[in-house]
Amino acid sequence: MSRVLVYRELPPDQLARLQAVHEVTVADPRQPDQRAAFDAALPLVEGLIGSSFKIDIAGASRLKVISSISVGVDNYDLADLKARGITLCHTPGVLTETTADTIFALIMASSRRLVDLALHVREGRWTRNLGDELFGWDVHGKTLGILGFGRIGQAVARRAALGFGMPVRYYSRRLVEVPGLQGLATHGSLDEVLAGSDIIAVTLPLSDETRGLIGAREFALMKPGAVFVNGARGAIVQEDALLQALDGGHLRAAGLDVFATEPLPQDSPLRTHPLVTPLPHIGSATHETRHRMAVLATDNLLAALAGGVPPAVYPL
Ligand SMILES: NC(=O)C1=CN([C@@H]2O[C@H](COP(=O)(O)OP(=O)(O)OC[C@H]3O[C@@H](n4cnc5c(N)ncnc54)[C@H](OP(=O)(O)O)[C@@H]3O)[C@@H](O)[C@H]2O)C=CC1
Ligand SMILES: O=CC(=O)O
Repeated sequence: MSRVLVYRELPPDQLARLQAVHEVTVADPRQPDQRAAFDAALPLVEGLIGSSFKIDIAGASRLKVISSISVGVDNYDLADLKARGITLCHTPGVLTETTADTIFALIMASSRRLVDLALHVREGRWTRNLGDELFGWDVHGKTLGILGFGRIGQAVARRAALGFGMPVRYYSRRLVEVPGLQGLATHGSLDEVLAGSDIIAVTLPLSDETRGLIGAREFALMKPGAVFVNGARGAIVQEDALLQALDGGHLRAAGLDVFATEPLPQDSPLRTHPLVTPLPHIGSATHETRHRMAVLATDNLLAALAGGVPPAVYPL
C-alpha cells in the first residue's frame, strides 16, 4: 500500500479503485478549506493524481509518480522530474477526438458568428430579416493551417479535409504521413502556413519553444480577414498582439478555448471582445471523455505504484 494524494476531483468509481489498494487523501489546493490538508499530505505521498494546477513538489521527498489527468504536461517541471527519477504519466489519445470536435466547433462558431447570432435571437433582436452586417464567412473550401500536427492536429485535419473539403497546411517539426490524408494535408514552415491559410488552428503543446510563438509578426503574416483559433494553451499566443490584430481589423475573428491566465480574469478584454468566441478551456469536457481520462490516469497511477509499466508514461 502506498500513499496517494488526489488533487482534483475523480469520479467515484475511479476513486474507489485507488482506495481499494492505497491510502488516499483527497484535497484540492485551489479550495481554501482544503489547502491545509493538501500541504500536510504532499510530503508523505508516493503518488499524485490530478490536473490544471502547478504543484510545488520541492518538499514531496517520497514522490515516485505523478499521474496527470491531461495530455498536456506544461504544469510540470520536466527537468526536475527527470533529475529526481519521478515518473510522469498523462492521458493521450482518449481525448483526441473530443478536443478536435471543440476546435472545429470554434472554427465554425467564429467564422459563422454563431454565438452573436444566437444572442441576437435570445435577446429578442430578431424582428426582421438579417442584413449582411450579420452574415458569416464560409468554412467549407477554405484553407486550414494547423500549427502542431500530432494527435489532435491530425484529427482536426481529418474533419476539415474529409468533411469540409478544406485544403490543409500544417506546421510541425517533421513531415507526417496520415493515412487517408495523402495529398490533402501538406507540410510547410511556420511562415508559409501562416501566410497561406484562411483559418489557423493551434494544436501545439506549450513548451520553451512554443511559449509566445504567435505574436505581432506572426499575426501580420496571416491573411487579412483570417480566422484564428487556439485550442492548445493560451501562453503560446501573445494576447496583446492578438488583440491588436483584431482591433486593427487584420483578423476577422478568434475562437479561444485557452488563455494565458485561467480562469480568464474578469478585466481581460478578450472576455467581452465582439470578435472573440471565448470558451472556458473545455476542449475535452464531455462526460464520456472526462471519464475515459480519469480511467487512464487511474490505470497509470495503479500500474506505476505496483512497479509495472503504466499505459501512458510521458517520456522525460
Ligand atoms: N483545449 C483543451 O482542452 C486541450 C488542449 N490540449 C493541448 O493540445 C496539445 C496537443 O495535444 P496532442 O495533439 O495530443 O499532442 P501531440 O504530442 O500528439 O501533438 C503535438 C504536435 O506538436 C508538434 N510540436 C511540438 N513542439 C513543436 C514545435 N516546437 N514546433 C512545431 N511542432 C511542434 C509535435 O511534433 P513533434 O513530433 O515534432 O514533437 C506534434 O506533432 C496538448 O499538449 C495540450 O496542451 C490537449 C487536450 C485538450
Ligand atoms: O488541456 C487539456 C489537456 O488534457 O491537456
